[in-house]
Amino acid sequence: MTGPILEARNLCWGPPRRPDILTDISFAMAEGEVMAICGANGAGKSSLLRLLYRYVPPRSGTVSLMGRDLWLHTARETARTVAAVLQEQPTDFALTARQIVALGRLPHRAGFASAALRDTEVVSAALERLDLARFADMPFGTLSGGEKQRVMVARALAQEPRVLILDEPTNHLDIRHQLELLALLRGLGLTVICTLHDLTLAAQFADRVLVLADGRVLSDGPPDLALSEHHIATAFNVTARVDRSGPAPRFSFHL
Ligand SMILES: Nc1ncnc2c1ncn2[C@@H]1O[C@H](COP(=O)(O)OP(=O)(O)OP(=O)(O)O)[C@@H](O)[C@H]1O
Repeated sequence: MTGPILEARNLCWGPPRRPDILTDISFAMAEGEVMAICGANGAGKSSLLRLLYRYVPPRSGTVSLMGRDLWLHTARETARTVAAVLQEQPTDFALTARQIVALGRLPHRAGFASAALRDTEVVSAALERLDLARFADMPFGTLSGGEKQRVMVARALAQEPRVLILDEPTNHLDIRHQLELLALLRGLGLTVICTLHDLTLAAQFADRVLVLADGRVLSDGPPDLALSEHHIATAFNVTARVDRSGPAPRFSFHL
């Protein structure tokens, strides 16, 4: 396809009877692009993601998926194209990791047909990719925080989406699994939108960084431009230094 796969146009949103929390947010994602969303606590990152995966409609403005308003797609159609990995996790702790990952196949199932062979294969492949094969048949509730997080990413991959939206996916992950997850996300060839608190990871991993401040786009562009000392200082209310002399930028912050 030639146009953007996902486009936000002049999005505004706020909770019912409250002022806007997100104001006039616009950006377009080309297929395969990887974008990190950064910003201070309360800047509106999770709220923006909720508009993008069709959980809440914007107050004004539109989100288009493959050129069509997201709210003209059914929830099921959207789920075949867009998968989300959120901070909240399932509470059905008795399900095994494999059963949770298999939930990702639901949008692709016709009626109540039992799981097809292909579903089983896709689920096993997703478990393998997230290094979860040995946990596959364990109850989700017994897994560590990081293992649970990887199960949620595997579930999203089992959905075979074209757009993957992740809210702080590196939370709970040790350093190796953080790097592995971000390398995996980059290597999928999917359109990825991901909130990240770690600016070093954002700069290493994303083609593009969108910095939100007080619900508005403060900067949007390649990491070197979007994560300038000035933008970081404004967004986080700190003094920032960025050392770009090495292979990856090094950030330091002071009050
Ligand atoms: N449904 C809601 N009702 C009332 N206030 C809300 C609602 N959703 C979000 N907010 C408020 O909107 C602001 C933005 O919240 P949001 O969770 O989007 O921030 P965030 O950038 O993801 O923050 P964090 O980095 O802490 O996760 C916060 O002040 C939050 O309290």
